[in-house]
Amino acid sequence: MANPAWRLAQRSCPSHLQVVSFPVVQLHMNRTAMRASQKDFENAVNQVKLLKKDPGNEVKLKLYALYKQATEGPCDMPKPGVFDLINKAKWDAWNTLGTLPKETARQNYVDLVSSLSSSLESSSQVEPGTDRKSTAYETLMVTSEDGITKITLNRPAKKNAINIEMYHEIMRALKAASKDDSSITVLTGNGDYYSSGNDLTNFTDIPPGGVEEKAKNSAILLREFVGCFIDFPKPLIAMVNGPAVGISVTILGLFDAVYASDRATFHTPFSHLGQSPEGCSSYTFLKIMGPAKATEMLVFGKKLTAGEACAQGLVTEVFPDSTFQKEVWTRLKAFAKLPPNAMRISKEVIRNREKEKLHAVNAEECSVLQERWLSDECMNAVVNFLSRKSNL
Ligand SMILES: CCCCCC/C=C/C(=O)SCCNC(=O)CCNC(=O)[C@H](O)C(C)(C)COP(=O)(O)OP(=O)(O)OC[C@H]1O[C@@H](n2cnc3c(N)ncnc32)[C@H](O)[C@@H]1OP(=O)(O)O
Repeated sequence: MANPAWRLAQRSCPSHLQVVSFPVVQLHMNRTAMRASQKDFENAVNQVKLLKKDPGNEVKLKLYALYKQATEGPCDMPKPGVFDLINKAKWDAWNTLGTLPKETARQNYVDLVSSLSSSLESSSQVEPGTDRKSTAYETLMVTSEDGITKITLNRPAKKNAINIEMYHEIMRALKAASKDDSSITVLTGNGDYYSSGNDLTNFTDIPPGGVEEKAKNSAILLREFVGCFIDFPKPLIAMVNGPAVGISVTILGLFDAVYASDRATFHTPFSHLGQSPEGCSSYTFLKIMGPAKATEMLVFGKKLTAGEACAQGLVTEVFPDSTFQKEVWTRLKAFAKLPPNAMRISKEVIRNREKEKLHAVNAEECSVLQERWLSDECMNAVVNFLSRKSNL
C-alpha cells in the first residue's frame, strides 16, 4: 500500500503499531457466527492475536480493511481529514476494497491470516536458507523470509512430476503468496530435477464418466492452473535447478525472470507424447524466441541446454551449478528490498496489456489439448511411458 500519508504516519507517530494493531481487529469480534465460513473467519480473527511476530503495518492495514469489509460491507464512513493521517490510511485501505462482497472479504481475510501464520512461523523458526516443510502442503515446501516466498516442488523421487494434488497445491500457494507480505515469489524444485512436467499417471485415474470426462476435467484444471500464473500480481521468478520438462517449461514464458543452473535443460516433447503446447507457450515462445526456434521446441521437441535457452531469451541468466544457489539468492534478496508496490505496479503495467490475450490463448490451448488427450497417439505415449518403453 503506497500511501504517502501512511508512510508519514509511520515516521511521525512511533506508536503506530498500536494504532493499526490487533486490538483494532479484535474490537469487532463480538458478532456471532451464523455460518461455517463465519466460523473460519472467527478462528482467523483469533489466530491474528496469536501471531508471534508483528506482520508489519501494510499487512495490518489489509487485515483491518478486510475485517471491516467482511463485517460491515463497503466503506461508507466520511473520509478523515488530511491531517488525521492514521485514520485516513485505514479509511483508504477499507475504501479501496470498493464493493467487494462480504463473503469474499471474509475468505480473503482467512487466506491472508493463513498465509501469515505459516510465513511468520517459518521465518521465526527457520535458519536462513533452510527449508522446513509446511504442514499445509503434501507436495510442496513453502517458506517465507527476507521478503521472499519460496515455493519448492517436493516430489524428488518422481522428479517433481506434477500430480493432481500438486496442481491444486501450487494454485493455493500462489494465491496465498499473492496476498502475503512478501515482495517476490520464487518457484524451484527439490532434488536433481526442476520438474518432469505433468505426472503421466494423472491420466490413469479414469472417472465413471470415462476418458471424455477425464479429458474435460483435466482441461478445466489446466486452464485454472495456467490462469493463476497469468494473473499472479507480484514478480514471479523461476530458479530452474535442474532439467525441466513439459508444462514446467512452457509456463516459464509467464514468469518475470528465469534463473537456471547450467545443469538445467528445457524439453517440451509434446509431439512425442501426442499432445500439443500449453501454458500459453504457443504465444509466449513465439514472442520470446521467434517462430523458427519456438517450432523447434514445441513441434519437434528439441531439448535446449541452459545456455541455448538463455541465448533464445527463455532464460534470464545461467549460473554454474556449484554457485547457483548462493548467487541467485544474493540477487533475489536484493530484489526483495526494492519498494514492493513499485515492483507490483510495474509488473501490472507490463502484464495488463497482454492479459486478455494470454487468457484467450490459454483457453484455446486447453480446448485443443482436451481433444488430443483422447487421441490414440497420446494414449499410446502414456501407455509406453507407464510400461517403460520410453524414457525421453
Ligand atoms: C491435469 C493435466 C494437465 C496436463 C498438462 C499438460 C502437460 C504436459 C506435460 O507436462 S508433457 C511432459 C510430461 N512428462 C514426461 O513425459 C516426462 C516423463 N518422464 C521421463 O521421461 C523420465 O522419467 C525422465 C526423463 C524425466 C527422468 O528419467 P530417469 O532419470 O531415468 O528417471 P526415472 O524415469 O527412473 O524417474 C524416476 C521416477 O519418477 C517417475 N517419473 C518421472 N517423471 C514422471 C512423470 N512425468 N510422470 C510420472 N512419473 C514420473 C518415474 O516413473 C520413476 O518412478 P519409479 O521410481 O519407477 O516409481
